[in-house]
Amino acid sequence: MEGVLFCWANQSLPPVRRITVPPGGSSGQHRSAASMSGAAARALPKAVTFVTGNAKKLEEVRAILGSSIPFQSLKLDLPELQGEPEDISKEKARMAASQVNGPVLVEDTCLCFNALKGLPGLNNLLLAYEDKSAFAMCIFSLALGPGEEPMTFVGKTAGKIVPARGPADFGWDPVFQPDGFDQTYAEMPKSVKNQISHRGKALALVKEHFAAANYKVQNDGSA
Ligand SMILES: O=c1[nH]c(=O)c2ncn([C@@H]3O[C@H](COP(=O)(O)OP(=O)(O)OP(=O)(O)O)[C@@H](O)[C@H]3O)c2[nH]1
Ligand SMILES: [Mg+2]
Repeated sequence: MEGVLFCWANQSLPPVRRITVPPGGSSGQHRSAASMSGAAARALPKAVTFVTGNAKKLEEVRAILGSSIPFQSLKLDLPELQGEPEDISKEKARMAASQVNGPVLVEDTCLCFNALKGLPGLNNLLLAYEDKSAFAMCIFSLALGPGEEPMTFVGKTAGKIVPARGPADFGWDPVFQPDGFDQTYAEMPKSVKNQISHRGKALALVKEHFAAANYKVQNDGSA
């Protein structure tokens, strides 16, 4: 069974993005075959660049990764693509790797909810449908350089859409209440969100990958 979903993917565009996901796509987390294949240790010409135009994402990624993965950040306005979330994320990584000319990490995030028809805005959806279940999904893609096939790392957190509560400084955080909590993402302390969030789960897989791959960064002539 293939689910038809509507995703609130970017506020500067119409608020929903129609995607399809494979069976079982609305729960848990997985990583792609590429990331599970166990990369051999290899040298990277420079530290990974996390490419995003979103300061709030960067703040969370910094807090979650701490010093576990050395990275630099770069604000690039990459085109907003349409299609399957994993394909969007990979394509972002390909574009970023060729612009940076080195290893990059990017992410694509969406808030996804089942819908019956049309392309309703979120408020209309809240009023019109009984089923307010949703999931937040984050897909990180790591490309080790230009022309390299990106690896993907997926984190999902299930919850429901609720009337907005909490600070409104990050996208849809005020309207997403994760299952098992009585606070929205916006209301909960950042440390709690980062532990249970779509982004936190995806980055746990990224960390695992880096620990296993043992990349050697060769910058500034050291090493
Ligand atoms: O409430 C939120 N909690 C989150 O945890 C979260 N993560 C992303 N977003 C929003 O969802 C859209 C994704 O679009 P997106 O993945 O293309 O990101 P972006 O275009 O802002 O940055 P980037 O593509 O340069 O990295 C953008 O409107 C982001 O603000 C979030 N909203
Ligand atoms: Mg974007």
